[in-house]
Amino acid sequence: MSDLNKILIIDDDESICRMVAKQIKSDGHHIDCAYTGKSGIRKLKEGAYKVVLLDLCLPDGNGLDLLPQIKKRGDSPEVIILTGNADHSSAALSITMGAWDYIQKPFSTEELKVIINRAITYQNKKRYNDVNWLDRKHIIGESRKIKQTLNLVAQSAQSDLNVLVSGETGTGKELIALTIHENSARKDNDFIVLDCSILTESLIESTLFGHKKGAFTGAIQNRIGVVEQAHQGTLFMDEVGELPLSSQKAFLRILQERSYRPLGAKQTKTSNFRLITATNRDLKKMVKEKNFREDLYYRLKSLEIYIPPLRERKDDIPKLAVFYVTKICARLKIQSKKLSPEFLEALVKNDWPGNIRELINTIEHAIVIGRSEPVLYQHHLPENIRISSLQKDLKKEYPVEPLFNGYTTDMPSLQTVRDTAIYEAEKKYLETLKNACNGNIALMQKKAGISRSRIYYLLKKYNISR
Ligand SMILES: Nc1ncnc2c1ncn2[C@@H]1O[C@H](COP(=O)(O)OP(=O)(O)OP(=O)(O)O)[C@@H](O)[C@H]1O
Repeated sequence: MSDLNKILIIDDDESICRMVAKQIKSDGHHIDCAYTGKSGIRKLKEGAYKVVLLDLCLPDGNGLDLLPQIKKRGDSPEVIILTGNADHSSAALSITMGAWDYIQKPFSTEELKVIINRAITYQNKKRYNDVNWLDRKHIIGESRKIKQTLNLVAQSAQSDLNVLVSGETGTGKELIALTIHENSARKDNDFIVLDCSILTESLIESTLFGHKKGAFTGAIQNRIGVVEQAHQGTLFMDEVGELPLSSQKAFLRILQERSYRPLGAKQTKTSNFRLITATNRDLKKMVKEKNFREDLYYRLKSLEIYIPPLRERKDDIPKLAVFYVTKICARLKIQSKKLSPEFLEALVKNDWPGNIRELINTIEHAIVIGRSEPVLYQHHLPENIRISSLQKDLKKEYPVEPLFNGYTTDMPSLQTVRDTAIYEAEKKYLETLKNACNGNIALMQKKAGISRSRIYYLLKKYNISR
C-alpha cells in the first residue's frame, strides 16, 4: 500500500510544516500538511495515517479538542503534540488523553525523528498483530504475500475509509471486500455489490441513486438505488474502471456530500455507506490518459489493497487445492479425494493467468473426470495444465547439463558427444512425455509431433514401458 508510513502535520505555521516535512521525508515517510483543525480532520477522513503531529494552538480552536476525534478513528494514529512554552501543561494533559508524546518547540530534528520512528514502529507492530483477530472467513493461504494483504484487510476493517482493491482477475478482490465488511462495525448491515461493467451508461445513475415512477420512459415504478440500499452498510463497486466518465462526476459528488437525488425526485436524500471499489485495470494510467477522473481516483484510494497474482504466491496452491477439493466433493455429495504428489506438483508448476478462479475450475474438472477414484492424479487434469507442466519439466531438464564435465584430457570425438546428447535428451523427453500424457499414445503423438509408429519405435528403443 502506498500510504503505509503516512504522517499528517496539523499546524498553522506553514514554515514549521515545511521544515518538519523536509526533515522527516528523508526517512521514507510520506507527509501531508493541514493548516487548520478543520482541514486536518478532512485529510484524516480521506486517508489513513500512522502518526499525526498536532499543534495545540490552531486558528480554529485548541488542538487538544481534536485529540479524541483523531484517536477514536478506526486506524487510531499516534498523536504527537507540538507545543510552545505557553501550553506546556496542556501538552502534559494530552498524554492522559491518549497522545503518544509531546515535543516542545523549537525541537531538534533528531529528537523529532526518534519520537516519530518509535510511534511508527509501535503502529506497525500493533497492525501486524491486528491480523490475529481478523475473521478470515474463507480466505486460504499462509504465504508472506497473502499475510501482507490480510494486514491491510485488518486495518481497513477498523476504519471507515474508502478502499480500492486492485489485482488481476480472479485474485479474490470481491472476497477481500466482503471480508473487510464482515469484520467492520457495519457487519450487521448490508453488503451491496454493484458490477459497473454490466451497466449501460443510461442506467448508471438510476442504478446508483434510484428513480421515481415516470422519471423517464420505462420508469414504470419507483426504484431504490444501490446507494440507498447500502445505507449503514457497505457498497462494493466491482470493475470501477468501467464507470463512464460522464457518471463519475455525479458519483464523486455523493462521496463528497453523502447526499443524492433519485431521478425524478424533488428532495435530496442522504446515505451513510462505506465504499469499497475494485478494479483489474490500471486506474493511474487511465487517469493519465484522461479516461478516469483524478479527483475520484484519489477519493477511492484512501486505502489501497493490491492482491498479488497466484503465480507470485505459489506456496498457497496446495492449501487452496485441498480446501476446494473438500468443498467441491461436499457440494457434489461424494467422498472427498486425496491428491497425489504429481497432481499437486502440476498445479504448483502452472502460472494460473485466471488466478484462484481458474484453479477452482480446474479442480472441479479433475474431480468430475476422476469421480469414481479416491485419489486425483495428473491425468485427471485438463490437457493444457499437463502440457504446461511438461513444458516446465523439459525446460528445466534439458540443455542445462554441461556435457563435457569430466572430459579434460581424454576428449571424445564431437560425434560421440553429439550422439550421447541426443540419446539422453530423447530418452528423457520420452519418459517425461509418457508421464505427462499418462501413456496415452495418441496424446503423446500429438504433443511430440511425430507418427504413432515412431512413438512406438522410440519407446522400444529406450526401453520405456507404457
Ligand atoms: N485466498 C482465497 N482463498 C480461498 N478462495 C479464494 C481466495 N481468493 C479468491 N478465492 C475464490 O476465488 C474466486 C474468485 O474470487 P473473486 O471473485 O473474489 O475474484 P475477483 O478478483 O473479484 O475476480 P474478478 O476480477 O474477475 O471480479 C471466488 O470463488 C473466491 O471465493
